[in-house]
Amino acid sequence: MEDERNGGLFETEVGGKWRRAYRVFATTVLVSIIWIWVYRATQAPAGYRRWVWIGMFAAELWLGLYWLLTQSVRWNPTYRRTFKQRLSQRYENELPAVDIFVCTADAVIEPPMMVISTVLSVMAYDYPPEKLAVYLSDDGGSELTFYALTQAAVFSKHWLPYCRNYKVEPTSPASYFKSASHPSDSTHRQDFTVVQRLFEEMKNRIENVTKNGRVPEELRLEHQGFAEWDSFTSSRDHEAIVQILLDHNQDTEGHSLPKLVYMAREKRPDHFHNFKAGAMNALIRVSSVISNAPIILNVDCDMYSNSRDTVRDALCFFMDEEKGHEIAFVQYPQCFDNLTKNDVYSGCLRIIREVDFHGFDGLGGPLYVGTGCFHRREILLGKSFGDGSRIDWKMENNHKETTENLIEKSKDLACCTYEIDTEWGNEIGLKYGCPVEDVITGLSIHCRGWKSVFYNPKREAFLGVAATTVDQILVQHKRWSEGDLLILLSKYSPAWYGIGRADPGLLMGYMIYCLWSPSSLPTLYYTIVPSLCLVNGVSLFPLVSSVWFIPFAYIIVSITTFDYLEFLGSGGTTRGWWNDRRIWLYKRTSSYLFALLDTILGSDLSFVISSKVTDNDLRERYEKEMMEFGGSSPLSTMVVTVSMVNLVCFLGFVMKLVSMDTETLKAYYETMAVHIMLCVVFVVLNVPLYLALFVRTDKGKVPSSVTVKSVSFSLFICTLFYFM
Ligand SMILES: O=c1ccn([C@@H]2O[C@H](COP(=O)(O)OP(=O)(O)O[C@H]3O[C@H](CO)[C@@H](O)[C@H](O)[C@H]3O)[C@@H](O)[C@H]2O)c(=O)[nH]1
Ligand SMILES: [Mn+2]
Repeated sequence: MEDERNGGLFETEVGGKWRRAYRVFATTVLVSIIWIWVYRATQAPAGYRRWVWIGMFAAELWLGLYWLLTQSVRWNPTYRRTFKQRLSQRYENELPAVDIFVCTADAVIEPPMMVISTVLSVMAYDYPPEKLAVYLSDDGGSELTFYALTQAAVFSKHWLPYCRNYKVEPTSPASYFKSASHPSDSTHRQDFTVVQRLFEEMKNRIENVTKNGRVPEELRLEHQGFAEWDSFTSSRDHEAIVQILLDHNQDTEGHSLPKLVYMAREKRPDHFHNFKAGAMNALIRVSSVISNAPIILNVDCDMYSNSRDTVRDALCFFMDEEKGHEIAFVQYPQCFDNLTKNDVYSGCLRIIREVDFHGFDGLGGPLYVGTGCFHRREILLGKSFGDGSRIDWKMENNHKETTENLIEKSKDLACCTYEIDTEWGNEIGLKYGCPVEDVITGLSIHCRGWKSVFYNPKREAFLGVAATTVDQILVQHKRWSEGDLLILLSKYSPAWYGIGRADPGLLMGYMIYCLWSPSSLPTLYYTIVPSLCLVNGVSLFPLVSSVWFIPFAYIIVSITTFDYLEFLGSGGTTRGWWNDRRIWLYKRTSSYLFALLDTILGSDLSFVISSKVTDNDLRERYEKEMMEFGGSSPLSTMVVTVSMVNLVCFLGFVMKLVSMDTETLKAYYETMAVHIMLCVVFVVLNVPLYLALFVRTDKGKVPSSVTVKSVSFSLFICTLFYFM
């Protein structure tokens, strides 16, 4: 039994049952890594092989040190549990207000119907609605999205009571009606039918309008807010729009509804808008005059709420009497509702969620990763940890003004000149200048002395849309790895700025992500050079019979086994692990490499928004777990080229094999075992890609332009190396 009167609002468990055993294992791996370094340092051959050898040494040095960094998050895994009973017993009447920000930016790849389902889902939390305010920031400035939101405002009057009465989960109507079966209880069934009909009608209206691409005149008359679009030129050139759609109006049962606000900040072609960070900062300001809640939750427009308890869970951390005052933000994991069983694109981020972030939590707290994160408003505004860090939960909003005044004021706060000559984007609010505004902002908060908490409840708190093509996943990871590398080079670098300001273990953890992109080089070297050497018989590894072989064999076997077990232990499947390894390779040799090049060349900051729509044709293949290679970006060309180099080397090796007698074969194996293994593994890993290159005929196959380029590149590389 929970003792409700005593004890904290949350509990922390450090360790996990395997921690001791893991530490012993990690030590053996470290010994082997050093052993390999010694081998490289002392056994270098002469001649041109020396250079190839030095390359191997450099790669192994890097990968070994990188492995050391990854130990930080495996050292002290930490798990949290909350006591919502206690929260409500002690504080039910003093619960703080919460502002919820939903961000959208493009009505085409983020369909309005999806956006409002997310909005409705977060309106329906099990939380006093008069304390909730939901803001939709629309960087697309789309009247289609606005129209959808007006419809959602009306529908919420039915949806929220329904969710409350039947404790519905998930509270996203789109997701609920997709999977819910007709309830057996008869009143519930009646209500279900009514609400479902209202939902379908709304959906039809919205989808019709979206399909036509404009809101018809007669519908525009339904809401005076459409007048804002009269002066509208384009999504990149328009005035600030702020509309309060619900001001704690009543639902059909007379209960209050949350506030609901639409905001499209001003956009002008000659003002850089700083992507999501800019939107968040405008939201922070606009909400400060409208509701000014001390707690802020932010979600991306696809990340609907899947659990009614999330707000209360988060508050258990912030309001804990003993530790609450040190916690700046509570991050929930990013989970997805469109994953297939074996997760072909490894979109689930399984190890990040089940291993890395629990590790971070033991070191001072997880990174801020954008969506699914609760913040304390004053800390986002730049407050440092110190004496005054006990929070004033009643932080009243003293703007008792008319709605017109409020809206005028808000528009000023959302105009693009507002931030000129201010500290916004620098000392105040989310940081600018980095494609991962979230991570850099979280880091600066950690460096100001705050902690954060990772809460990973059994029932996922938020569910979003994961990538469904190779190109999408590569582009997303390019943005992430480029952003993380920029953090390393930024003012807030964990490699220098952070030292002395944050826990060294935590900084090591940050470094894992910051070094994603440079890690592409050693990985690329390892994926192609040993395979190339296989053909001309140049050995870069010790003889199978020598003692030097031991650390290589040990590392290969033990790390692979460990990786596999860790993946299964985190809830993955065997094929899921294999898919994860493939995507790992693709990200490392392509996304991360291009991120590195872009950073070195200093390309302009960009933010390619992830598409959240799939057409039926694609969805069918996705559900069959066929990889989608349809793109022709340099990113996928790179992936195909690397896989082709391995295939060509493998074929060259097979041809060589055929002409060998048993004696030569034995000697060859003795010297080339590791090369053979690496090449074979890469080839087997790439089988789905080869099928997409040479066998498949559907739209997901590799486009012929990419095939031509990649095949020629790879033949060129192999020939060049062969004659070297
Ligand atoms: O100019 C922009 C661009 C994007 N967004 C919104 O930002 C969110 C994230 O964009 P998405 O394309 O879905 O990127 P992801 O890679 O899936 O997002 C992760 O990574 C981003 C940083 O790269 C963070 O901003 C996100 O919160 C985090 O979920 C979406 O809601 C967008 O609508 C804006 O509001 N304005
Ligand atoms: Mn996203």
